[in-house]
Amino acid sequence: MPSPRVLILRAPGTNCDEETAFAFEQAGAETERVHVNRLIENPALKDRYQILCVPGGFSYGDDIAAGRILATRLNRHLADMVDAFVHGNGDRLVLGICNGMQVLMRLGVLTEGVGSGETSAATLTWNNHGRFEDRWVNLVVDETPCVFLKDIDHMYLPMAHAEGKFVAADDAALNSLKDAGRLAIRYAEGEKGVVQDEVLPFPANPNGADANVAGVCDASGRVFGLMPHPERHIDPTHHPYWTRRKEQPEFGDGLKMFRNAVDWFA
Ligand SMILES: NC(=O)CC[C@H](N)C(=O)O
Repeated sequence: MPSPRVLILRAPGTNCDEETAFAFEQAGAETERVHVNRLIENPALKDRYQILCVPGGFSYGDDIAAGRILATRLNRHLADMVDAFVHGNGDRLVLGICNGMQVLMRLGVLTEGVGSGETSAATLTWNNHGRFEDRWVNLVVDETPCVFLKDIDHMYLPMAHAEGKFVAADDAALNSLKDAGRLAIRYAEGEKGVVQDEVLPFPANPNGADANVAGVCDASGRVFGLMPHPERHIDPTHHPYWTRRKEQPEFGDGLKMFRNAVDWFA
């Protein structure tokens, strides 16, 4: 089976594209970093790729709201491309990391099928304390169809965002996402934390997210967005305490996510 090709989408202000490409390459994929303007000029480029990844950063300076302008450009000019990756024949994957998750949330693809359709089932808004927060967090994976999280229980990853608080429109929307395993990854207390619906206090839950949600997937599990950065923990030496550990694991926690994506095509 040839390696899947990943389209790493760039826009003005994207700043995690190289690290994300590197992580996918470590996992065995081929990657190309493509500016959104190149795709608008030539939408047929999309046919070269099996995975669409929207990486982290500050696209269009987070103006209006983080991810809003890039999502609007995709909606306005590249709706067919988004549809081909999200729906199509169901044979492609989509990953949004941090600013990428913000874009996917604004596009509505992560909460699709939930709620009335008139208003979004959920959104991402400012962290409770109103600041940018940049540090490591403990995460726990719920029972989920998410392709990227297969066989992962826990991860320790950096987070770095200002507008990462997940808020559901109402309890019905939250429960409907939860029951389908779509609240795929949650902030947790400690290394072996468990899934908890009750909002954990800061700092375990860094932004006050409903049900401690850190990432959401679509109903199929092929489309996934998360606020923490798996591409920043693919090597054991990325871990902040790596020099104090007696034994090193073979890989950093985040690498498995990229491997799961590549293996899905095998
Ligand atoms: N690391 C990122 O992708 C940052 C996301 C976004 N710019 C925010 O601050 O919320």
